[in-house]
Amino acid sequence: MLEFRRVHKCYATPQGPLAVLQGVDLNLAAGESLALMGESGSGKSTLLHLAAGLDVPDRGEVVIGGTSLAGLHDSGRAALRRTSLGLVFQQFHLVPSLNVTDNLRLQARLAGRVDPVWSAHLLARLGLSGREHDYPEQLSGGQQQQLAIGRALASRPALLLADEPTGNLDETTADAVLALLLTLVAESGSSLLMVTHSPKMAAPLNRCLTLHHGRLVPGSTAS
Ligand SMILES: Nc1ncnc2c1ncn2[C@@H]1O[C@H](COP(=O)(O)OP(=O)(O)OP(=O)(O)O)[C@@H](O)[C@H]1O
Repeated sequence: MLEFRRVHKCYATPQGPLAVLQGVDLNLAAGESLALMGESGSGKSTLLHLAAGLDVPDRGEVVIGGTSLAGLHDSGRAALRRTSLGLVFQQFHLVPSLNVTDNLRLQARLAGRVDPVWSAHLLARLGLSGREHDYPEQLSGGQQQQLAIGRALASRPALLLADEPTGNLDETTADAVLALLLTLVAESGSSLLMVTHSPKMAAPLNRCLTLHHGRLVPGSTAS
């Protein structure tokens, strides 16, 4: 579903070039869930941005569902993002002027895949049935993140990319939101790549890899 082939990424900084990814290989199968860990500054967000086609590698190749991003221009990568990817961030990024229903359906509309039955199912799973006309500011932090997760999965994307999705939530809420995320990812049939600092959050996923010195190593700690 998602492949990185010998991916390198270097940033120009005032102190000189900073080699963040130095030959990353990754293979995420359809329906698989993978936790990505690593120290602060190890390159996790960089890797996620490359997977989302928001940035391009200096060398190597990123392939999503058999399509190499290298062969696509910005507009092609944006189209692939709309149709094949869901994105969830630490900040919820809901649209404040849209109600629950319209936020939930936003992504699916952009992907051209509105499915009222699936949307209603999501709404019920999120515990937001009956609150369709509420606005994000009327929801708790946990509910807002659940809505953001529902929105990302409303088009049943092949791949969900999540960057610290529970990072802004207290521990009890984080546990509940992660459980819901994993249930919905399974129901949606999506693959999941999730960045987390927490071994506890990583544990329920199928696999865990850690970025260390620009490469991926197995497990939740790099030694
Ligand atoms: N656009 C950029 N230009 C220059 N340096 C950058 C840029 N983006 C990221 N970096 C640097 O690259 C390194 C990796 O950053 P990245 O955000 O990918 O790490 P991270 O593992 O996600 O960190 P954190 O856990 O703190 O979010 C850091 O040293 C960061 O300062």
